[in-house]
Amino acid sequence: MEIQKMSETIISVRNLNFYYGNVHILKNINMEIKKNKVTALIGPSGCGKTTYLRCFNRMHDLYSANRYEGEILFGGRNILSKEIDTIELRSKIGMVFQKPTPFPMSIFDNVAYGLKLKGIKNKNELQDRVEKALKDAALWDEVKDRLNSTASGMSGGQQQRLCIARALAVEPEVLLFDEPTSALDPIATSRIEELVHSLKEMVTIMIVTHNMQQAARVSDYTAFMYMGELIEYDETSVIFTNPREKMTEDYITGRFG
Ligand SMILES: Nc1ncnc2c1ncn2[C@@H]1O[C@H](COP(=O)(O)OP(=O)(O)OP(=O)(O)O)[C@@H](O)[C@H]1O
Repeated sequence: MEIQKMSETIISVRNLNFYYGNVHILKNINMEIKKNKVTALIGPSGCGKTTYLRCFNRMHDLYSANRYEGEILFGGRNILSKEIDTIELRSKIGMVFQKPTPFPMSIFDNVAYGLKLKGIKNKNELQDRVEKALKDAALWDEVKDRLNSTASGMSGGQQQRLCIARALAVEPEVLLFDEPTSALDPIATSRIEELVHSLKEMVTIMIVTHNMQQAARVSDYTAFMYMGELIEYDETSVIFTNPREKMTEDYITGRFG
């Protein structure tokens, strides 16, 4: 798993294991996530991609039977440690889900939500930060005249970009995308892909995708997982043209299983 040392590491995963109750799902994963790059997680259904992604902002904490072992080092701390404030962690490592999940409130309030939670009350500051997040999410021009309309009236693609704006508003360092385009049509999908590409100047991105072409188009690095193990991790161009492991090649070329 030696990956180019040229780019700076933002997160180091060390001997990560994860269990749903007694079921051992993630098996001894070691990985260096590179800063301001897009890393794609690929692998057959059930291999643990979503489970892995959810470790990075402690989404599994919602169920007490779930258990992590090992370390995920970020900003000099192990984010799996009990002392970590998960609310603060989730503002630094945000998440965008498979299906758009706008809150039942106005477009403006959706984006302002996390900012208000952080204690920002000043109207002008809220206004500025909501506008910036909507611009960063390539949505501003479409919604600037209807910020007080309800978010449920937007198209699926717009709703997903709104969720991205909501995540961006609190200025995260990392964004986790779990199959963000699986519920979208091809046009909305390509807008999200362009957005992911442009956002990496601002944030580090990890993206789970089933779509091989999407992984090849949007990512700098690709990790191939199988049955909870990290089989191969390298630059996307290497994974797709010259993988070291036969299993990776079989998966990429569609010969798997
Ligand atoms: N809450 C849960 N409790 C117990 N087992 C779970 C839970 N969620 C997922 N699993 C199991 O963990 C394994 C990994 O699932 P996960 O959803 O992480 O895989 P995935 O690679 O993201 O799959 P897909 O591509 O189909 O979304 C699967 O065997 C799944 O059945």
